[in-house]
Amino acid sequence: MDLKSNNAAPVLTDPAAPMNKSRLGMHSRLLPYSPPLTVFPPGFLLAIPRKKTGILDEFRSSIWLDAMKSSSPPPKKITKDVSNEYPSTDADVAYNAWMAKYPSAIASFEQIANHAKGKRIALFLDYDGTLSPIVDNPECAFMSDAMRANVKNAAKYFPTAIISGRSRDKVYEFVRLTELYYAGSHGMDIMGPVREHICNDMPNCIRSMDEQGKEVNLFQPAGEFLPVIDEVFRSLVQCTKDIIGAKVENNKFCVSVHYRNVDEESWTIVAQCVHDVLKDYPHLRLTHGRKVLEVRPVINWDKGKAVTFLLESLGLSHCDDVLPIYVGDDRTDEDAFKVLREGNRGYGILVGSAPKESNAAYSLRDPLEVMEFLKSLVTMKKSSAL
Ligand SMILES: O=P(O)(O)OC[C@H]1O[C@H](O[C@H]2O[C@H](CO)[C@@H](O)[C@H](O)[C@H]2O)[C@H](O)[C@@H](O)[C@@H]1O
Repeated sequence: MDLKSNNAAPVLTDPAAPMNKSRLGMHSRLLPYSPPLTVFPPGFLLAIPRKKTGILDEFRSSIWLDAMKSSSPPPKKITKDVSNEYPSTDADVAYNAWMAKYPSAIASFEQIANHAKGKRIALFLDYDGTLSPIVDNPECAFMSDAMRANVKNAAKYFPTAIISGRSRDKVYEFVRLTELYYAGSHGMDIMGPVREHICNDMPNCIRSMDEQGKEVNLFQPAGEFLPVIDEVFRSLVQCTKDIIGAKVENNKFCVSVHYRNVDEESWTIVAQCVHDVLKDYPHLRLTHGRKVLEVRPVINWDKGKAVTFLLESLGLSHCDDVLPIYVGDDRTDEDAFKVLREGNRGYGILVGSAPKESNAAYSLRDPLEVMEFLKSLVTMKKSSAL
């Protein structure tokens, strides 16, 4: 498959972007793996309408800018106790209405615990903004020792996986817990437990070994894109080098272009750069994260599919006694929330305090509350075992 073509049309917008205002972790030395030339099954490559022009036109540019601006709203500033009967501002009224729709997973813990009775919980955790607070420098998004201890403890009781937009190696370096499963690059790089039929049925799934010498299944559905992603990463570094504050991060099967530290007046320049580079790559698309433009292959794979894949790998699919819980803060986590909501399979929990529409069932304000929630799950499990 020709992954680069001059017949290509320009960059695609994230369908989720607003259209108007309105385990086994391996360390960085991943075993060498050259993916076979894949014949993707029908429907695996997403068909996305394109527009051929080298210039980010005004209309598209405003869509991009709206999406860029709304991508990471500041946390809600509480004017007073908004659970109070008499909220003081319109924002508080809106916040209360939002909280009624996405109640706190801590305040509603009894409800969650009732639903979990007799069920096996499987935990899926996003990293940035969920286990670690959002910080200006992506290289410094460390999780606290307390959070690490709580995640470690939770993994003693529930199968636990991290599903991140970062490269799998990078997120493992931050988390450093060998008892978890890891999916990097928005689920496009999964190291999971060995299950015979899984690798037989899926192209780009191979048997491999983790750093501890344990056999694992390594699933990299976008394996063929590796050279293209490298090339695009280098071009993006080159074209953004003069934009103060811009940072390009290679996440193996996707690339992040950060604009958190770029002056807002220069955001269009960042958008134009990304657009200019991507116009020659019809098999790459763009999605929006928190003050980050994410470039990724157009394959039909996302965090939701990664959850389904991991549940299958863990032998927890199609079981009535399994309750998957996914905790995440970002737009890309919505795919996982949706998968759990759709079959009434489990719960998505959105981390954040800025009201936004979501497929999640509950909410948590910030990583500190995520930690509290993990503690409560463990306490519940321990008491039910007594
Ligand atoms: O799926 P995730 O684990 O949430 O990863 C999504 C992106 O997270 C990181 O960027 C975000 O967090 C940074 C550190 O707090 C912050 O500086 C940046 O503005 C956020 O967008 C990571 O750097 C990206 O590569 C991930 O795709």
